[in-house]
Amino acid sequence: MTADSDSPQQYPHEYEFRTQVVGAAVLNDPRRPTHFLAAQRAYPEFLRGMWEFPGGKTDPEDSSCQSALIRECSEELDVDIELHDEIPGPHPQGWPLKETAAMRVWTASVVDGELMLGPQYDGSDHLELRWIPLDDRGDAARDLEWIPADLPIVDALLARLHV
Ligand SMILES: Nc1nc2c([nH]c(=O)n2[C@H]2C[C@H](O)[C@@H](COP(=O)(O)OP(=O)(O)OP(=O)(O)O)O2)c(=O)[nH]1
Repeated sequence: MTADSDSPQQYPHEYEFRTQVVGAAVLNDPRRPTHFLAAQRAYPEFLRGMWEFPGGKTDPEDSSCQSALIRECSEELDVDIELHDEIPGPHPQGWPLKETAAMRVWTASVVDGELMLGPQYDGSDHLELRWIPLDDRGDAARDLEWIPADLPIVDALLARLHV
């Protein structure tokens, strides 16, 4: 089966994506969010410079997608997060990214630790972490060069946050 990021609905529910990815829409304040966190990928080369939700692939040792996401954020961002609501995608495995991978996404907030924003970030996964304002029409979010498969997720996040 082939599909591009503009037509995720063409994957039937029984289709199985081999790779399960998880991502966090980290909010600055879960009750009255004004910003969410975007991360700029450092690798692989074809994704370098594009923006994404922090997260990664689930491991067989993860007991759930949720615990995988908490683990990934601890490894990548060096903070503890708690998860809030899932942003449901069109498939049980979440949002199709490509033929072999789909991503489940949750809103989240930092409960322990300090995010290293901007040039202070010294991890290897990202070039930069940035708080993106949830401004009137979501322009600041939509203006970033997202990984193309993330665009419907950004729209769903903005709609959920009434932006
Ligand atoms: N984390 C993340 N990955 C995304 C997003 N959108 C998207 O297409 N992807 C893709 C990029 C990668 O092919 C895959 C996730 O891989 P990753 O490299 O972040 O996962 P990981 O940290 O577990 O990676 P590794 O151990 O294999 O290096 O999903 C997104 O918003 N966040």
